[in-house]
Amino acid sequence: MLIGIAALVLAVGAYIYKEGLRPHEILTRLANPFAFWGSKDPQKTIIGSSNSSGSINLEKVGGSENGTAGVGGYKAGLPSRREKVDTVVIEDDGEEEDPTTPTAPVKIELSIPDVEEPAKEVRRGKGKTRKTLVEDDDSDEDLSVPMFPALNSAQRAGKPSPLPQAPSLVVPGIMAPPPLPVPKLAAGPPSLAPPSLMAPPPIPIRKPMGSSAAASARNAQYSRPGPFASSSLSVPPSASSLAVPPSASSSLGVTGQKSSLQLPPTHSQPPPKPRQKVILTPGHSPLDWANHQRSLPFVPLRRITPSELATHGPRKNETKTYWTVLEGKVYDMTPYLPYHPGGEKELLRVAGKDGTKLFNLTHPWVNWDNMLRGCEVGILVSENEMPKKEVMLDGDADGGEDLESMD
Ligand code: HEM
Repeated sequence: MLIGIAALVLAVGAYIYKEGLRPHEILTRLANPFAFWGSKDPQKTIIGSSNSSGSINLEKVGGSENGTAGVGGYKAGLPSRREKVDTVVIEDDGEEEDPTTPTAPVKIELSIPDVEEPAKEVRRGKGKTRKTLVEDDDSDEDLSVPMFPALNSAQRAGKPSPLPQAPSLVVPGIMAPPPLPVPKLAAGPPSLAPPSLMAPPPIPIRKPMGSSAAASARNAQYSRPGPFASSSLSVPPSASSLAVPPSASSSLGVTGQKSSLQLPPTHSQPPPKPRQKVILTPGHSPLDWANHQRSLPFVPLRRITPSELATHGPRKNETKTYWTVLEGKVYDMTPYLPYHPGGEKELLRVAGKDGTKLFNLTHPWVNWDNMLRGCEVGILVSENEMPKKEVMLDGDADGGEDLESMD
């Protein structure tokens, strides 16, 4: 007796373990023997189901029991409990269809398993898969929908499952393919290489448009680097190189601080006092002087010593003529006195001596050579250069010597 009870308990336990039933399901099946041993409902026959991956199950509703297609309906859904599947049943019209007739239109309904159910199935299922493809209802197996772990269950999340993953190309028993070669940084482009590994190659220099080498050399020597020059990386001319030199800017009066008539900054001496033009008497304009100069008599040039020059100064001048020297040439400036824009007084400052320095300090822009061409009387020589014997033999009154006779 005890052995029989023990055997029965073991058998029941083995079945429960095989089915993976939970306690309340055991009670449910004990209360419903049909459910325990399989569905006996002739109107519901599972004629097709997918594997354990959780795909669509097809359950025939109505129709013949031998699985042939009749007028009826099919329900399709993900693996779930049968009670949770909404079934659309097309009522049978009672007429037997000819098996040879084409397949009658059926309705297929997709059903989504209940969200709350999979949580219970996690505790129940132990990863066991069942054969769910049933050809007919004659089988003794349980035709209830297997309770696979839901797609969003913790069981699927905890252990690897083939469903949500990408299809693997590795076949059991076959070695996995070698890993793809990973490109190293050193083999990449030069710009991606670390500077410590290898220096980048030099930048190629673009050749000029000219085809010949001579033209290239000529362009590189004389032309400014441009878009077609040998080096496109040359620094453009800076602003300082294009600036006006200080000397030129000052002489051109671009500084704005000095007048264009002032002396250039090359002179170290302080500038003279402001120019003082005098009011010239009528008939003594620069144009009048130009006309009067042509009427002056020609005077032969001769050698003039500083001592002789001094006798034509502003003081103790018995000759009443006033001479000066500009760059070695002796001029009798007496006829020019009333034409001088700066006045006679300024002009007499250089009488009897060399006036080159003062002249240039006052108005270096004045062309004195042209203005006093008709006033030239000789050249200035030293006292030692004058031959005293010849002077005595000639008996010249002023002691000078004609330059033409000397030559
Ligand atoms: C000996 C030959 C000289 C000649 C041919 C001569 C000629 C001239 C001329 C053409 C001007 C007019 C310049 C102008 O309008 O820009 C002028 C102005 C003047 N000259 Fe002379 N000059 C001579 C000697 C001197 C000397 C030795 C001085 C005085 C040291 C002097 C003092 C002046 C002055 C103050 C002016 C007025 C500048 C002005 O305010 O516009 N010149 N002279």
